Amino acid sequence: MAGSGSSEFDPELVISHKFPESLYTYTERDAALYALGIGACANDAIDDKELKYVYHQDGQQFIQVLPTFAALFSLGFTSEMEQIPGLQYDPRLLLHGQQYIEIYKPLPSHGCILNKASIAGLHDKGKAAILEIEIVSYEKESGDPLCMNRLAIYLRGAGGFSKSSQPYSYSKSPSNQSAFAKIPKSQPFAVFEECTNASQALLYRLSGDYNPLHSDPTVAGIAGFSRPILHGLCTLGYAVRAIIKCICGGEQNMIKSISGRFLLHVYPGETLITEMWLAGLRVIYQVKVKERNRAVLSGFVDLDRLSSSL
Ligand SMILES: CCCCCCC[C@@H](O)CC(=O)SCCNC(=O)CCNC(=O)[C@H](O)C(C)(C)COP(=O)(O)OP(=O)(O)OC[C@H]1O[C@@H](n2cnc3c(N)ncnc32)[C@H](O)[C@@H]1OP(=O)(O)O
Repeated sequence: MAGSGSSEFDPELVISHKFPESLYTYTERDAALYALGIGACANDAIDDKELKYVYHQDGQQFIQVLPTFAALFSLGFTSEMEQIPGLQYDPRLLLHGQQYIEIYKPLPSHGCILNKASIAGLHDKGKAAILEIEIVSYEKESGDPLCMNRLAIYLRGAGGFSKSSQPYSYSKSPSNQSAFAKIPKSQPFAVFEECTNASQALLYRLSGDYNPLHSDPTVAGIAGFSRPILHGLCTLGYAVRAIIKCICGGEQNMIKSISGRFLLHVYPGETLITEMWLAGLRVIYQVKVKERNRAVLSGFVDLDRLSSSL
C-alpha cells in the first residue's frame, strides 16, 4: 500500500494536501520522441502533416509540438501521490481514468516549465477511489501560463472510506469540463484507423511514464491483465493526432482543450479506430479497438476555429 502517515484513508487530510511547486524541463528531443511514441510518421516517414513534429530542415528548434505533449507535465506527480497524507491505495491497481487539458499558448519546442498542482477532487465509488489532480503550468522565464492538466486517477480497491452514509465526493472542477461526451447516433464526420505497434508502450514510456504496468508482464498480471497495457495518454495522443489530421488539416495549434475518459485498456499492437463528429467548434470523438470491437476512449476536443480545408 502507498500512502504516508496513518494506515487509515482520511479524505479531509487528502484534500487539504498542498503540493510543492516543481520544475519540468524538456528539449526538442523529448518533443520528437513523444511524437514517435504516439505514432507520428509510423506509417509514412515523410508524412507532410507530421514530419514537422520530429524534424525541421532549419534545425530542431523549429520542430512543432503536439498539444497532447502538455500531458507529460503532470507525470512528475506520480511519485508525489505516494506522499499525500491520508491516501491509502495499492499503486499496482492504479488506472488512469480521465484527462482534461487546456492549452493557452502553442507549446515551445523546448522549455523550462513551472508546475503548480492542487487536489481537484476526491470521490468514494465503493470499489474504487477517484483522485483528481489539477496542474497549471507556466513558462518559467516569462511567467506566462502555458497549459492546464486535470487528471482523474482511478484507484481500484481504495474506496469505502466514507464516514457517513453518503459516499464522500469533493470536486472543485466546473461541470462543463467533464470528460463525458454523448456519442451521436449519426454517421461520424471522419474515421481514422491506425495500428499501434507491439512495442508501442515500450517506446512511449521513454517519454517519462515508467509505470511497470506498461512493460512488466508480472506487474500487468497482478493488475488483472494478460500482458502489459498501453498508457492511457498514448491512446489519447493517437486520438488527438487523428483529429489534427482529419479535422484540423494538420494544424495542431487550433486545439484549445482536450477531454478524454479511458473506458477500457488497450493492448499494444491493437488497431485503433477514431470516430469523429463535428458540433460547431467541438469535435466529439470515440476510439474503438478494432480486434475486440470495444470502445476504449471517448471525449471531446474544442477548437479555436475551423480549418479552411473543411
Ligand atoms: C499523478 C500522475 C498519475 C499518472 C497516471 C497515469 C498512470 C498510467 O501509467 C496508468 C495508465 O495509463 S492505465 C491505462 C489507461 N487506463 C485504462 O486502461 C483504464 C480503462 N478503464 C477501465 O478499465 C474502466 O473504465 C475502470 C476500471 C476505470 C472503471 O470501470 P468499472 O470499475 O467497471 O467502473 P464503473 O462501475 O463503470 O463505474 C464506477 C464509478 O466510477 C466512475 N468511472 C468509471 N470509469 C471511470 C473513468 N475512466 N474515469 C473516471 N471515473 C470513472 C463511474 O462514473 C462510476 O461512478 P458513478 O457510479 O458515480 O457514476
